Amino acid sequence: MNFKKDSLYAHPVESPEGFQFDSAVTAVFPDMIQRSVPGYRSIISAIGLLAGRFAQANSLCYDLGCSLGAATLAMRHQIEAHDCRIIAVDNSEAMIERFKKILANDTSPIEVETRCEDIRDTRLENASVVVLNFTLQFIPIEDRSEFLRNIYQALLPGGILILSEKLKFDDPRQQQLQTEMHHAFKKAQGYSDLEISQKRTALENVLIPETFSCHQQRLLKAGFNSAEVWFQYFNFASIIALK
Ligand SMILES: C[S@@+](CC[C@H](N)C(=O)[O-])C[C@H]1O[C@@H](n2cnc3c(N)ncnc32)[C@H](O)[C@@H]1O
Ligand SMILES: O=C(O)C(=O)C[C@]1(C(=O)O)C=C[C@@H](O)C=C1
Repeated sequence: MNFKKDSLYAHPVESPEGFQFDSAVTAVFPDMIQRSVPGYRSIISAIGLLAGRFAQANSLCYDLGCSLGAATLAMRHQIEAHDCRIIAVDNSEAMIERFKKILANDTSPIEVETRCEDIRDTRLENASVVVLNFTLQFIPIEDRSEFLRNIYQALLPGGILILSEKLKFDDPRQQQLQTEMHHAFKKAQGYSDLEISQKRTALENVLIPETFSCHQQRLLKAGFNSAEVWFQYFNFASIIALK
């Protein structure tokens, strides 16, 4: 599949619009996310490994906010449980259409169903693995608790939720340092100061990060037995929540 290098914010824009997962972002997405999220590739590989361990026979695995299905493909190649299906959901038509083409070139006995819909409306059931890889941060804060309660209810005993998010920090020095180090990471990946600052503006009020303790408390309140960070690289972390 042909993907372009991300240069969406390389030229000055007068008033950058709010960030959207439209066709322009879709066309550069693999490059964009890899150069923007420290540790992205490691997280994707580990999601595959975790699915290999947690996927149960005759159950469903959900990839919610799947974009181009990187987590789905990683899971698909690690799951050995019988009669396990993956349901991959995204409300960006551009992402889902592109993902369908990627899927057509990927062979595996594990069936994948793609759905273009809002993940808050997705009927969740009989789940052994649920993945929210950098997706919850785009859901309005007031909807997050109910959404996570629904995920918890849909999970089978022994089920897992893998929740990856950009984090915020209560301590202002940590907040500043981690933000600056994330920007240093982006610069090391070839983004210019202009690209970094224009994307930052575009993401304001669109990507809403919270602290780890806020995520942990919400997960425990939703019913999960435990919720811990298994990976963190600057202000990007991935959490395992167990039922
Ligand atoms: C950062 S991307 C996720 C990356 C992807 N999970 C991966 O591992 O490559 C966030 C995705 O969530 C989707 N999204 C955001 N809000 C959504 C919603 N309410 N319903 C469905 N998808 C949503 C966006 O369209 C976008 O594709
Ligand atoms: O916070 C940033 O600067 C980002 O670019 C992060 C982020 C994300 O976490 O989803 C935002 C949008 C793109 O999907 C890729 C990465």
